[in-house]
Amino acid sequence: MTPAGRASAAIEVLTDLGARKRPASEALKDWGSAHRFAGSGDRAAIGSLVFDCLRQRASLGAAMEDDGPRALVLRALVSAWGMSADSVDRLFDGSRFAPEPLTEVERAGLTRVLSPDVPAWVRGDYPEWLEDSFAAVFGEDAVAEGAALSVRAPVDLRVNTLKANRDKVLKALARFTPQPTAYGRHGLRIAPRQGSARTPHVEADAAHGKGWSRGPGRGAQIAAAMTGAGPREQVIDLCAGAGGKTLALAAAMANTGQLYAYDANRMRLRPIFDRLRRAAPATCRCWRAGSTRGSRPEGRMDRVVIDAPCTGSGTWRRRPDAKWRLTPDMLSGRMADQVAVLARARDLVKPGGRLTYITCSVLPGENREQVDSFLERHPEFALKPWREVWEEAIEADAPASADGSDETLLMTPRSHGTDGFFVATLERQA
Ligand SMILES: C[S@@+](CC[C@H](N)C(=O)[O-])C[C@H]1O[C@@H](n2cnc3c(N)ncnc32)[C@H](O)[C@@H]1O
Repeated sequence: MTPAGRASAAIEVLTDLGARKRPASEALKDWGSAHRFAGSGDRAAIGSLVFDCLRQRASLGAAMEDDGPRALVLRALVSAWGMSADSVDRLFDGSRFAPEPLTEVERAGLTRVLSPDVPAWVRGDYPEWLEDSFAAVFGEDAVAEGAALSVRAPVDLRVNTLKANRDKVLKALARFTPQPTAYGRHGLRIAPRQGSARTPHVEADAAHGKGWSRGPGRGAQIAAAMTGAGPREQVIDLCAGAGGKTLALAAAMANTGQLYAYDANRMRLRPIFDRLRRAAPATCRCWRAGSTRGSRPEGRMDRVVIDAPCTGSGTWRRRPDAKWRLTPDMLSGRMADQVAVLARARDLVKPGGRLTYITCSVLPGENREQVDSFLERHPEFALKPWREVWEEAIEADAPASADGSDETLLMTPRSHGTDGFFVATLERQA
């Protein structure tokens, strides 16, 4: 396909998304099935353009004074892909497969500079109804934090230290120019590509899964380490899902003690059974929803980990369509789930034990406000300042929390180069 044909396709996919209100990945998949002639490079470029339009939908639309699919694609080619206004003008020439030529109004939009009077939510590309939440957490940095959540994310890899070391993997993947990550000895990062350049398909490399694998992002690794789980402990991962954090906990416990993985959703837990039995056969017990298989965990756990159900606002770089689909009702629903999980966790922690509350959200209602109301209901718990926890768990200097807090940690793409993650450590005093 020609670059102009790809632009037409992106407009088509965005039009379908607007009409049918569904995830971008589904719309792209359907487009691919209906256009079998498109090669993998075409699909990747079309997908990248659609996602770039969604990441910066508000600011692109404001610059064009039009937030329709064609206007978004036009402006994304300039603002996100770095094309000149003239080359975009030449691309849209109305020839076969190319979009119609530009109007004068569109031409003006390609070079319009956004006025500083444009509201923060538009410049920072987050939903208007979250303006107060962003201002409450980030203050004057709201626009910059929102903008950093509106660009492509890097690829994070984890070196398998049993089979390789970081230098070997750096050499093996040299063509992707990976860099060692900050805050850890076993991580590598491949910077996001720009424009139509494809995200490196690292899974296709022969050494994938042996010397290294695509890891949970750096933020998730830090959050797992900050649980402080260690050998011979009784630990429960209360929202285990497919087991991302559980595997990290099992490794930290060195196959000793007891690690329980629980999830309210039986289907989500399914992949975990085999993964954990292979990784930590002696340590791990899995509980399905509604069953604790005769164990009596109440008041016995050294560590309770809540990787809470949340809006995922910290992952908007990877799921930009989710940010515009999020509604106040969905946020309230997640917050009610969080209250329920916290209530369950409270009964499990032993006196002197620790509850780690984690979200991949930057919204205060899911983070600090949730923790504060838990502490009001349960004065037997106290917050442990996050720097103390960081220093016990992570071999790198602690960067400031993105919201300036000394008690809880908020990581963000802008402040830490991670997805958005919130970590609070609550110790049970009695
Ligand atoms: C953020 S996901 C967990 C991701 C997982 N820990 C990982 O690292 O891959 C949140 C999980 O919480 C589960 N969940 C929701 N409400 C729950 C509840 N009341 N009790 C336990 N789990 C719950 C959901 O089914 C979902 O799997």
